[in-house]
Amino acid sequence: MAETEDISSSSCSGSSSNNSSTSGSREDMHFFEGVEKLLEIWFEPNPADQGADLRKIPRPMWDALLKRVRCEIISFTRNEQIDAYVLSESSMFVSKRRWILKTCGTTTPLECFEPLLRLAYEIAGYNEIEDLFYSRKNYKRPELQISPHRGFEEEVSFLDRYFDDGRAYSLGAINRDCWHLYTMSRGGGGSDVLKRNSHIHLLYQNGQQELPYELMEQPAEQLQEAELQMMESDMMMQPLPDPDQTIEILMTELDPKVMAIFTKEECSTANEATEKSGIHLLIPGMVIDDYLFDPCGYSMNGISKSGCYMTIHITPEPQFSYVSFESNIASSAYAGLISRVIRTFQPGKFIVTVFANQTSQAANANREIENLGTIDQWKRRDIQYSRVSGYDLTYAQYCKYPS
Ligand SMILES: C[S@+](CC[C@H](N)C(=O)[O-])C[C@H]1O[C@@H](n2cnc3c(N)ncnc32)[C@H](O)[C@@H]1O
Repeated sequence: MAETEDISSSSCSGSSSNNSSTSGSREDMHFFEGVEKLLEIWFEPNPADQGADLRKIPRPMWDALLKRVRCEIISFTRNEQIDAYVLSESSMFVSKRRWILKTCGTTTPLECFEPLLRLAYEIAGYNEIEDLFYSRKNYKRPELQISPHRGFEEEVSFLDRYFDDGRAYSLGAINRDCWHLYTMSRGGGGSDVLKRNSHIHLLYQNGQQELPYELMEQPAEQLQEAELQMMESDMMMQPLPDPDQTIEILMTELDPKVMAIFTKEECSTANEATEKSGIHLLIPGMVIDDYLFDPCGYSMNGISKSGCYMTIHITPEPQFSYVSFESNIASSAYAGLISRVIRTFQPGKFIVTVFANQTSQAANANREIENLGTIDQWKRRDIQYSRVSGYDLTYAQYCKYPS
């Protein structure tokens, strides 16, 4: 599958003079790829090590790891539940067994996958990945990306080297705005890290004499059937998952007047930009760590005592403006939050994705979004619903009318 460029060009005009180290350039134009690559990994609780915790990994090791990704830590905040890092290109969140890395520009987050597994094993005390999600919107300028991120196919091949049952999906219109996802889940009958520990996989590796009786000497179809039954009964024996949900709103073609707030010309501090824009009102009760780049650009992490996070990243340059909003806040009705976010930033277009597992308060988000055909002046153009890795996933794309 070829990576598609965003062929719908921005109608905004303006100029910019930023010289960030990660910006690519056509000879005539400064460019920054705001679209992030989002990697979320859940490690399986280790029965032999109840004290396993990703937050045991010391700061210098995160610094070294992020060097491979081509970004660095610029601010840090924490509470009892979660460590939140603002990066030169977006954010990293570390909790006991969940690790989230969100990076934009020409960063290479998949390059740190193996070193992360080593740190998780050697320092944090984890042996297995339980769930992995790698996702991103289509890049605006894919030709500027660096291997292994030059296209979704390359990213999938990279991850497939580690998992024998990873699954890749593209949602939305693949010649316009779309969203790519690679996922792997043990609970979904998937494989384990480095293809080593999969129950079924091991059975085959060890030779047929070691297959359990019910799998021996059966025609292929029956074998598959027996295999499926084993996987299903494995799944039924698993306890219910902890509630989990993630909402992302990825916005393009933003109102230049709003974007001007996120420049040093209009605001002298990050806090001023946070308050002037109304970002601090989007989800109440968050402790905010914000950063305003020079001459423009903005990143913030918010964390709450319950372990909830929100993160917003803004590329305000009018020719390629981009804003992302993400949170794991639980809600049985996201319409209010989505409206607040889009009223705050005034995008010409946006996509929204909601992941929710069966125990989440947001388990019915798909139905709610199905009923959100119009939000103020934004009309839905696409909606897709899927079930992946034990999560319900809803993807929807909206455009502002009149455009
Ligand atoms: C890191 S921020 C937020 C990126 C985020 N992924 C988004 O949603 O757009 C990127 C914005 O900051 C600007 N910027 C200024 N200095 C930068 C630096 N040293 N590194 C990265 N971006 C910088 C970029 O031009 C861009 O407008």
